[in-house]
Amino acid sequence: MASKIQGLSEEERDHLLPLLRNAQWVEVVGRDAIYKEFIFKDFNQAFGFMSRVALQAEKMDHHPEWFNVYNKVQIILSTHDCGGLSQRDITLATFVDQASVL
Ligand SMILES: C[C@H](O)[C@H](O)[C@H]1CNC2=NC(N)=NC(=O)C2=N1
Repeated sequence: MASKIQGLSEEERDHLLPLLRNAQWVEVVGRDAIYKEFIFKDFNQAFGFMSRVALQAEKMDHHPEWFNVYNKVQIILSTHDCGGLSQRDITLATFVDQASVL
């Protein structure tokens, strides 16, 4: 049994949330989670991106909530095991942003 995941502290939020906002992540209303929409040239580009994220998510054992139609991918990140944002969401968000520009 893995040890319980810690949510972000107030200090971590004060530091990290502005950085995420600068990268076009927004806070979900009514829920401790972050959201971002990605638009690609076509489905092939979108699915390539999703494949890269999927492999990383499995490695991290941390999985996005996401929705895809054609060239659009909408992603919500939150940590179910702590009921809100944790460092894992920040790490995955950073990976997702990098994977979106490959
Ligand atoms: C059992 C398994 O390790 C857990 O359920 C993992 C899987 N992926 C997960 N993904 C996300 N986003 N949050 C979690 O708390 C989480 N927990």
